[in-house]
Amino acid sequence: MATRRPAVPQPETTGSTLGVTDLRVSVAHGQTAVRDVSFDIAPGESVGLVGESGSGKTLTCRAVLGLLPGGVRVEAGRVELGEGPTAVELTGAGRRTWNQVRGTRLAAVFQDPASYLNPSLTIGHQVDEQLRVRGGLARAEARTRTLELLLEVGIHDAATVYHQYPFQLSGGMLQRVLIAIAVSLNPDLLIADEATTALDTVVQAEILDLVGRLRRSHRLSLLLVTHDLAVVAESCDRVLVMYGGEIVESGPTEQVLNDPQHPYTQALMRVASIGDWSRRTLETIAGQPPAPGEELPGCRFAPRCPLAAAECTAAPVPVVELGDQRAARCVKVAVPA
Ligand SMILES: Nc1ncnc2c1ncn2[C@@H]1O[C@H](COP(=O)(O)OP(=O)(O)OP(=O)(O)O)[C@@H](O)[C@H]1O
Repeated sequence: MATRRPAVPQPETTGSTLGVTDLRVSVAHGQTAVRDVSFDIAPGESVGLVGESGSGKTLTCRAVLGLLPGGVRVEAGRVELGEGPTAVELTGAGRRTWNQVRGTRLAAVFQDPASYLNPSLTIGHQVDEQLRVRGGLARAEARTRTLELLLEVGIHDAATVYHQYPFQLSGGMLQRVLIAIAVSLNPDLLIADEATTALDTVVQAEILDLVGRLRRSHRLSLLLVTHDLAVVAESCDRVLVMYGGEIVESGPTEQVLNDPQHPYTQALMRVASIGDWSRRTLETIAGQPPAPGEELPGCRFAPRCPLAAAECTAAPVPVVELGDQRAARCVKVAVPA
């Protein structure tokens, strides 16, 4: 069983690596799938985005990365990378801007590493290529740096793996290679979208450990997307809980997990495997989430909420700021005096 560790390091408290404001994303036929999502990530901070399948986590990430599938659109909102003179507005950015920021300021790893590697090229070739084409390194320098990176991501026999093809490596090894490519140009922000979900529990813990180490050595900010609160507990300073396309609760991980304010977070906690890595088959919360585009008069969780009352469905529920960086979208939370 893996050892549990607190999320480290402590982030700087000022500055912004990523600012997302009132992001609204629509899918086919204009149905809204992500609703007015706002959050910030500070330099060096790791933020978990958690929620059930279909809650809008991946679309939020892909909107940030400019990688939305066809027919899916950002309808409103701002996505800003960095701040001050080097800030870049990403919503509506052109190809030139994306070429400047992808890999160098913003990088991502996803659930299925094999599909992001070319099966007919060696691992070394593919890491080298990123360093030569995007990083401007000469061939020999790129090779040296690739071997260093492979070692850094925990591939001990880097010289052998350099000459291997993707089909010769396990899922965990492929994810390490993808992480090496992601951090190779020292981005400010790494987005990991269910990057450990397909791996067995031991490898999952190793990869989370690796990402934590790279955060420190590369001074990375991290947006970690998962449906599993146990992963957030392990790796994140702060957590954003998503339900039905909205962020329904946010705050420092320890406080949210110890004292969840929103009934949806409370339900997620009841079915989470925190403290028990062997219990990986999650139970589910009874009922179905709203479909994209489904407009409800009030709280989107009300139809499944054991505490729902008339006031919950009377009008849209605003986010209530609770102090200490905490907020929840629930009419029943106590507003601080
Ligand atoms: N290309 C698409 N076309 C139509 N609907 C989509 C598309 N992509 C996502 N959706 C819908 O938008 C909603 C949000 O999807 P999203 O993939 O962001 O959820 P998620 O929280 O990441 O779920 P999962 O954990 O299963 O990946 C879902 O209802 C999904 O079916």
